[in-house]
Amino acid sequence: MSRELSPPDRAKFLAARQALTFVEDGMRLGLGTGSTAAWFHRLLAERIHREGLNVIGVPTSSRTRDLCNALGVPLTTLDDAGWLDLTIDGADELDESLTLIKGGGGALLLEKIVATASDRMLVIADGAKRVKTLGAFPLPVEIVPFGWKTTKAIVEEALADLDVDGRNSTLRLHNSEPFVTDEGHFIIDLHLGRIGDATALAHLLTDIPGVVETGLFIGIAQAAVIGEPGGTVIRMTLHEEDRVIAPPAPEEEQDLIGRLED
Ligand SMILES: O=C[C@H](O)[C@H](O)[C@H](O)COP(=O)(O)O
Repeated sequence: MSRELSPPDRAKFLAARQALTFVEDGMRLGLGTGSTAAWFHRLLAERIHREGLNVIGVPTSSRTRDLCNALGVPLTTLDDAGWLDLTIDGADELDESLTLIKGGGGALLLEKIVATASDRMLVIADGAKRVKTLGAFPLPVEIVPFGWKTTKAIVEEALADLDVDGRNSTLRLHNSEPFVTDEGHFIIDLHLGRIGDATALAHLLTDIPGVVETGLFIGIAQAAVIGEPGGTVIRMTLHEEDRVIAPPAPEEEQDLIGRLED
């Protein structure tokens, strides 16, 4: 059974589909987290089962692990894999230099460890995520639960010295309780509005005791595949021009979506 995807969903699907062309037989893959990454996992599973593609993946969250187990994507741990060929993951925002904000789904810590342990990181996103200046999306910062109120206050205080528009932060909640990450930490979301200097911000934050990691990915991603609702997919590589790739033919697209839903 095939169906029409909503424009944002179709953009994510197209980006994930194009990302699959970067995957080669025998690769060890970092498997990202989120709705765009989930499209990639479903497409990857389809190629594994249909074409016998031989890959192994390291999931970046318990959610991704559960989904990939259900889809039959072979998994391993980062310790067993040692090093990865390629990580494919979504983003909440990306700028033209491929600095990212990640962590909207709370998986930033494992995502950053996995992406850093990879030869290449490829970002997949819908066009709405692409921005000139980062910061409209609240920056997730993972902190230890012990003394979290104090850590949050110190973070807000430290932001006074930086080129940002806002300094408020909120503790992320889930069912009215603090959201707890896979590694047992909390997340505070920083409402910065605009990030003038991402590197200075990242250093400042990670120097604060109690801060585990930030959702700023700087110099980690090498390429991005951006799905546009109009149907084109743009591949953007650092220091290169955008490349526009034609979408699949409508029948081919419907056929593939249908197979994923079977
Ligand atoms: O923690 C979650 C991840 O960083 C996601 O990659 C990010 O939030 C983007 O998710 P989505 O593809 O659902 O927009």
